[in-house]
Amino acid sequence: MTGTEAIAHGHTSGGFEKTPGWLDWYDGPSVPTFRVPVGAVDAHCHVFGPGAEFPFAPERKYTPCDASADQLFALRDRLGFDRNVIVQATCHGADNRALVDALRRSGGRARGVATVRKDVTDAELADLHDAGVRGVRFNFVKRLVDRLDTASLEEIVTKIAPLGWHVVIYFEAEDLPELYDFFSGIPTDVVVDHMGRPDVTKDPDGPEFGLFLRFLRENPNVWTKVSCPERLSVTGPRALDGEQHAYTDVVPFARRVVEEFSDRVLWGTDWPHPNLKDHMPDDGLLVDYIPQIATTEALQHKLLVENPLRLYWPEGA
Ligand SMILES: O=C(O)c1cc(C(=O)O)oc(=O)c1
Repeated sequence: MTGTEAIAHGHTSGGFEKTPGWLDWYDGPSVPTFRVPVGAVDAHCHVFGPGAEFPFAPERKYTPCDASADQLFALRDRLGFDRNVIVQATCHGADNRALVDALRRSGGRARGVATVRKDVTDAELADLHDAGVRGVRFNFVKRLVDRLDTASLEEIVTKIAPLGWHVVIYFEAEDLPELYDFFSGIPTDVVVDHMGRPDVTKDPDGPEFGLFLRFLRENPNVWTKVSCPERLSVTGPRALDGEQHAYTDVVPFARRVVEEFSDRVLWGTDWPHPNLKDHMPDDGLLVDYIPQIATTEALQHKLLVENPLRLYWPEGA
């Protein structure tokens, strides 16, 4: 079954109408050929709804298909991962109920990154912490959210820092110059989603990716996820039909980051892959992408086990 055929199955959306052209997640993932190390963490994934139980936010920019916690945990087991970091998706706005429900049902095997507003109370933050939340996400991708003013975000940082939380930032490479100083001023740990979304048609030694590398070099508190080759790739080939050398145009970018910043990199599936436009990867084959970017067992162990445990389970696994 290909990703395109999976659409015909039509995952539900809890009475909501999916965004036209929405690609559903692929429900027949292969068991990866690459065996992830014991204790591996899928450090970037989401839950959507289910919409009937946890309605999507009125201010959302897209309406996805349902992707429940149970479905996520089934994928985790099939791919050989031990734990998840579940990141609040923008389709749920600052309503973290679906995330919290998933964390509570994970039996301690998932941590979360929430979205909060500046008026969030200490009691609400304490409840999120109790559920397993360890960070907040600031999103600067214009197609996903309305722009927030940086003063509000600074207020949020002041509130979450005492909890030992970090800030996850999602932005497009072309916006880094404008946001550079704001990001550099965040005092907590910072995690950049999807390698700051480089344009992989450009040179990895060129100025655009160079600025991102400089950002990591100058700020030892900044980490990044070397995730989402399926979003960044222009040439493919896609992680479909048994392909184990997928997304070759993204490899030089991700490998560079893994090798230079081996203690500050994370990897995640990005399941259920919101807003992909032209294909839906087989998550098993996406896992087979990992050894292309982390080429030794030592690098793989840092990427998949040591680093995420240090950030999300510092008290010990
Ligand atoms: O590129 C995206 O569309 C996307 C969206 C979301 C979200 O809606 O939260 O999260 C991601 O990690 C990526």
